[in-house]
Amino acid sequence: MIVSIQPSRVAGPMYAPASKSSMQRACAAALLRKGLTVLHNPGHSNDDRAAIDTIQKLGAKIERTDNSLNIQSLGVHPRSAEINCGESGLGVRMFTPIAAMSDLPLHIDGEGSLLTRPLHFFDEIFPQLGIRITSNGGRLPLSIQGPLQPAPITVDGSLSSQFLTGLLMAYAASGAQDEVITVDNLKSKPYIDLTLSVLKDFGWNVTHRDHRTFHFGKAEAQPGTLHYTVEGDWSGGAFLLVAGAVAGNVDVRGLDPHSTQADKAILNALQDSGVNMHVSKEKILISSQPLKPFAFDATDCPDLFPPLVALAAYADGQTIVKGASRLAHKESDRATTLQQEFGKMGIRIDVEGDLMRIHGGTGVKAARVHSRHDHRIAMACAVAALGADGPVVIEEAQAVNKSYTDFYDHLRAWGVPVNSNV
Ligand SMILES: O=C(O)C1=C[C@@H](OP(=O)(O)O)[C@@H](O)[C@H](O)C1
Ligand SMILES: C=C(OP(=O)(O)O)C(=O)O
Repeated sequence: MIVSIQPSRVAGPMYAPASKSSMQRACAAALLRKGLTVLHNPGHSNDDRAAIDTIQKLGAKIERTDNSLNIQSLGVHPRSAEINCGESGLGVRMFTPIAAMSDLPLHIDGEGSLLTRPLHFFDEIFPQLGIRITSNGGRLPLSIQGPLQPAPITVDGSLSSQFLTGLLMAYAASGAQDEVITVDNLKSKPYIDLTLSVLKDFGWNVTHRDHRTFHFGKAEAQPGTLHYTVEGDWSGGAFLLVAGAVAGNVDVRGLDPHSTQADKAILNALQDSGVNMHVSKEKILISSQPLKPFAFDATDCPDLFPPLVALAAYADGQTIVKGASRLAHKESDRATTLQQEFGKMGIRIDVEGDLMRIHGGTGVKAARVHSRHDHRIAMACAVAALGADGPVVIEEAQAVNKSYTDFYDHLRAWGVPVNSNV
């Protein structure tokens, strides 16, 4: 799909979409919990759909109602030997240890960019947990056979927190009270806080010392039906907030200021850029005014790079964002794709080791850009287009479906002329 965005002001209210990080974790927890879970505000992005499909294949029964999913489960009892995680990094890294709780041989695959994302972590760790694994040189597809037997292990958390999320869930649900997971050099720490908060809401107590050692407490039985509401998405919401900062007068709703989501940190960057903003429990009011360059450390919230670059493009001077080395293995090599696609719009970006320097305030130019099949690159270009000197055309714009299916419709509802053709 090709989408053309006309420069435009944005105005009015908007609800952030459901968070795929919250939704996928809730699906996993509902599978692991024995009983009926009702998920309210479920997401419908491609990653969410892949999670729903995965838990069905691993044994959950799902019934959809208007705005909820009824998930009935007896734990992990695979109904299919083939699991497909779509393009979701979290999906494959979280559900593989969970699937390995079963003693059946399982084949795990995915699509698109997921086929090239690193999974060698499992080749190293699974043999220590009694799981047989063969992979395609540390990539998909994987063949595994459990059952996972929790044991004290030390893992490397520097590539991604997602492997640890999967292990924490599988250990907690296996009742691993005597085992400790030790993690070296953990990155994306708030994502682990989100995992622990979802586990807690489902009755599993997992504690940690400085995000270094993780301990499993006694599970609290949660009798009856458990109701769980999927959080609004700070990662997708960050694009809405930046749209307001560069071209608008908007209020964004459905984002919990007390969430543990990593990307809530967008508020700090917006504050430092000098934007007009008022944050309350109900909504975030934000309107544009001349923006200042800022310095920001995105090591633990790497998904903020694309919206931060769109924001920095409109800040008058050089903005520095730390953590660029965390971007190499996302849906695209995001430091490079941001540099190249924003370069087409006349915004210079230098990548200096772990630092990204964005030269803002030089004017965003009309251009033809490409999403590189990366949802956050498409959304960053679309938001940057709002104050450009002419239309920005985005190729492979449907990439947004990975996390934020309604993104272009939401821009249209704010008054942005968005034309699309397939
Ligand atoms: O756990 C999660 O929901 C995620 C963790 C982060 O990955 P890393 O831990 O690999 O940084 C983030 O980039 C990804 O989009 C979602
Ligand atoms: C990297 C992302 O997701 P995942 O790793 O779950 O595919 C993302 O949403 O930007």
